[in-house]
Amino acid sequence: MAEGDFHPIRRPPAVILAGGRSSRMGSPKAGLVLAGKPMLTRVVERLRAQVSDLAINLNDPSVATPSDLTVVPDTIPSFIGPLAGVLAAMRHTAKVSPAASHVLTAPIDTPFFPTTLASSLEGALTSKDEIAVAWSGGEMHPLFALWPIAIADDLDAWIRTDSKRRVRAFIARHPSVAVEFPSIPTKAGPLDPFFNINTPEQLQQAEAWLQCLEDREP
Ligand SMILES: Nc1nc2c(ncn2[C@@H]2O[C@H](COP(=O)(O)OP(=O)(O)OP(=O)(O)O)[C@@H](O)[C@H]2O)c(=O)[nH]1
Repeated sequence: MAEGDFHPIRRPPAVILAGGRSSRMGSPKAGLVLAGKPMLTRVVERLRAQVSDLAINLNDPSVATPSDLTVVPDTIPSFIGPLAGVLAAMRHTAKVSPAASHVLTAPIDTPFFPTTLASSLEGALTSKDEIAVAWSGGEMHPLFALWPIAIADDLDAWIRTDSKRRVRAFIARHPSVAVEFPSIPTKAGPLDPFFNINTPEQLQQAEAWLQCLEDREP
């Protein structure tokens, strides 16, 4: 296929990344409740309308998940970092959506990510080999990305040989395109749509941001 002929499918399959230890939070992030509503519900609701298929990468069987959400554990020994979740997402997608060129990933700990995430990332792709990665405020958010399924074997081999397993270093091995997302205006100032929650204090900050967002509704 010539580069100019590449037309990604409009709604990609997606996998929520929740396979980490949540050590700073002290409890699984997928089980957190933000302002009375489970984080998992918030992320699922935000993603569902954007994607063709949705699963969750999770290694903790004690976390409750909706019955219609497929749980995908890591395919390599657990807790080697987020790229294990990306690999599990690629392997799962190759099975359930064999026609898809890419899989979208979004981490569980980021409740305000853009509702145009999938379409904006897809719109930026110019080839089936590219990774499309979200940015905001000049900062890369490498786990909000569309990953070509075809690089799964390269990722698998790279994870097993590169001791640092940095997401940015893996992205640098492949062609990629950056997609900048604007901040969200609120009364309290601009909110980074990729504000993420790693600690109990950040969970409280997220509640405050949520209040600011609700205050701006007409
Ligand atoms: N599958 C998988 N996902 C991971 C792993 N480590 C982190 N992640 C995921 O990567 C994203 C960013 O995770 P971090 O904040 O770095 O790690 P965390 O486990 O959530 O939290 P900390 O233990 O406090 O660092 C989250 O979506 C995690 O679920 C891992 O070893 N395996």
